Amino acid sequence: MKINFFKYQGAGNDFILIDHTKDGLNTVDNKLIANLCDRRFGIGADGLMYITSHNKFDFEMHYFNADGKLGSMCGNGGRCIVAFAKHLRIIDKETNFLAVDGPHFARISENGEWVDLQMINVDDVKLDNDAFVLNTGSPHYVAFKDNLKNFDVFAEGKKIRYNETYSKEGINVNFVEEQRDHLFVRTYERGVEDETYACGTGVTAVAMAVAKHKKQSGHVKTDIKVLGGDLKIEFDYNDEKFSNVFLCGPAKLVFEGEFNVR
Ligand SMILES: N[C@H](CCC[C@H](N)C(=O)O)C(=O)O
Repeated sequence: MKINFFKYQGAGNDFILIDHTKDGLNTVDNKLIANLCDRRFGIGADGLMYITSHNKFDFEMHYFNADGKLGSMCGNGGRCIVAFAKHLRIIDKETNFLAVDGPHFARISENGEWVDLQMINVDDVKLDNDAFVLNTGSPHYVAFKDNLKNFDVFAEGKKIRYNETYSKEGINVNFVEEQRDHLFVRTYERGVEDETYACGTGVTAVAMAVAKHKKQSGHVKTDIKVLGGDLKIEFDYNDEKFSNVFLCGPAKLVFEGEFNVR
């Protein structure tokens, strides 16, 4: 059987997308998903998503990490699936869709390549020594690091992700260095088990951790640079709660193809 797929990327966080709005999603083959995401033996991606129809929302997002397992919320994946839904003409300028962490609102640019995605409100930020730990749809650890350009994100991120506290559930590990007019962020991602070029829920968590650390409040706008490009975060913060949270950035169709399933 031939299955049609689309490859998207958002700031270098890349995904395989499959349209199940017409045939209905009934089976999930985790091994096949892992094989498709493999960069040597498959198409190659940080994750794979199914888009299905929903009777109360424009569509539903189903996100799997590159290891083939069902993931928690993926911010860049969310932005890419919105661009995909526009490409499929399911939506036009705005949408309300359902993801694993609940409903999401998003706005899409005219050319379909820039998406502002609303993320969940956050009011629980914990400390682990000097690091911040919070859930923005996925669990994140945020640590400040000087000379981040030359830091071994893979080795150090992996150590934290597999330490006694986090090994069972896993965590995404973000390192941030403050620059004059932006934050530079690098992330080790759970489920990919490697550094990725961008992590949307990760940079959202980083902007929140920095706002808390620097006691910023009111309407906070943060420019972020990651290995794969630029992202922007906006939210309202009142010292207790982050609300009206938006993750904004590019979401681009890279290519379309088909693969065989036996
Ligand atoms: N790349 C994603 C994060 C995926 C989350 C995943 N690594 C997990 O925690 O299960 C993002 O843009 O938010």
